[in-house]
Amino acid sequence: MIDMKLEEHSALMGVIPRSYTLVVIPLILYLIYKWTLATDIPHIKGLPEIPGAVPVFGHLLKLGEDHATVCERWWREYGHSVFQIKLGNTRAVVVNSFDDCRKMLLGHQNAIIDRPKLYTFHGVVSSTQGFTIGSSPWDDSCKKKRKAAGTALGRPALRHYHPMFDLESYCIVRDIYRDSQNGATEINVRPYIQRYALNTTLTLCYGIRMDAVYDDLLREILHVGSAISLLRSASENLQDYIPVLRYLPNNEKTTRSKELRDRRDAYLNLLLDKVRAMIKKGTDKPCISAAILKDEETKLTGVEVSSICLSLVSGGFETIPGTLTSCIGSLSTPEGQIWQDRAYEDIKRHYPDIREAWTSSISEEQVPYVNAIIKEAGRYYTVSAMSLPRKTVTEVNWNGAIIPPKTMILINAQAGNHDVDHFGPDGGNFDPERWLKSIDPPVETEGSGLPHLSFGSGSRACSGQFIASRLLYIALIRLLSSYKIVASEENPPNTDYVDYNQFKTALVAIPRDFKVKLIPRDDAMTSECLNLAELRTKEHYKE
Ligand code: HEM
Repeated sequence: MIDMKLEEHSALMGVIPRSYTLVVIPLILYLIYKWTLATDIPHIKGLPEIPGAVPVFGHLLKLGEDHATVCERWWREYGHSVFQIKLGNTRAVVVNSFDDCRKMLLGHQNAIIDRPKLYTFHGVVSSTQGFTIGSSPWDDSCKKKRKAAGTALGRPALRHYHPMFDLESYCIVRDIYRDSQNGATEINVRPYIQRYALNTTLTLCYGIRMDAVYDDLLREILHVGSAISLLRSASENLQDYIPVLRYLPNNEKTTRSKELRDRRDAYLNLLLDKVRAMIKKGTDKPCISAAILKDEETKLTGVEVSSICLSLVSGGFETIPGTLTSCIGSLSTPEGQIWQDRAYEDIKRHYPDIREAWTSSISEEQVPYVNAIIKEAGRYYTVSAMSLPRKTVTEVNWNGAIIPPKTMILINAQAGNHDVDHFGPDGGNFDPERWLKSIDPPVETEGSGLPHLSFGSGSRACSGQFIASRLLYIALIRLLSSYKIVASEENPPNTDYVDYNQFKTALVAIPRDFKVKLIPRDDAMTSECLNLAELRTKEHYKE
């Protein structure tokens, strides 16, 4: 039977004309070639495409590790602020100039309310605890989670967190005072700020905090969280855009993702178990998970609760340290000494008694020079350089070009934040005074609209931006009123807005390590502020 088939086949081959083979083989090769160039969304007419896409990879190889910087360069090189590129099999629209980013985020906010799903992050890492809000596609569940996060993090909620702000910011100064021997030894400030950011969200979510800067659980959460943030970046995860890579034997990326997922599950479960135990003993603190575990008027599922807590914890633990550490780096430079002195003068102008500056900082952001530093730190060090990707749900008519539904939209916040056409020729420099209309005394420029792109904007803007600004403000008021911060000569900061980041592939920048020397401003006053803060927090948190 088999022999007969082979014979028939050979006979048939004999009769197939040579010219037919000459047509079919090239046709098949052509179709394969076209297939390697195909994208989820076809070419968008009327929107420039960056030349040089190659089969299978599209522009991924050209984009290298640092997508934001390469797209910023393409914008200037090709003269188009909005263009399309191919990330493997995914077509994406990249928006670069400040005005275009604002127009896309605000003018088309309903159309770009969705977020894309990525294989590694959504399919592997998030398979157990649900998606974070920032990575959830827009649906009813995401709407509920965003609303719950908005309530917990909105301006009106901040007044409930004053004791926590007091305690956590006190701990920064307490521990750097101790570890630097009040300025005698140079230190790296980032670990203290990491604990500050993480404890804040852990307290909000679980009513739990860690006192030691190098606490094992604290460092595990930070380590795993950072590693997972790498799994969300396009440059690290080619398998998201080149599906065939997923099926390679011994796929290390998937193995690593699963390992990190398990480690994350372990600490999230541990935290929830601690809350359950506290509820049982009646010692639980008011926090999101206790409220939900006790079922206080909530319509959220268990996975939604985990997802909210995960969003809050992961939303703040790198963004705040990234922004604040880099900001301290710029302030510690010789030029930064002038900004620090002006900020200190402005703090004293508003609060002649520094003790009052410490206590007021938890409830009001009144010192214009410090507000200007915070805005500039947010703008200049765009810690989430490519923001979080969006996806269209309906058509976007972009100057006549129709961007179809389901297209990935990438907001190049780094490019927009340094757009010289918007911020002026010195847009590439760190200068807090760009946000002041007068320096003596400092008066903030009237803010109309969006100051910078670092928190995104519109329908999926950062839910944590008010609490983030407050945390940056309190820490700066307390640090700047206690110390003059001077860059180390051996380990100075890198203050370049691209190069300060040691991992270009991560979703959120991790500043290169540096050290600073702390010169006490008024030793007796700092000790007094620390003692008072300790008394206040002891009184508040007494069992
Ligand atoms: C300096 C600090 C921070 C920066 C620069 C930052 C930046 C961002 C950016 C760029 C987005 C995407 C916005 C968009 O698509 O338009 C975002 C989303 C988000 N952020 Fe932040 N963030 C910061 C702090 C925080 C904190 C402290 C929290 C929570 C405690 C937080 C929670 C969130 C959440 C939940 C989202 C998702 C919003 C959504 O998809 O609907 N962020 N953030």
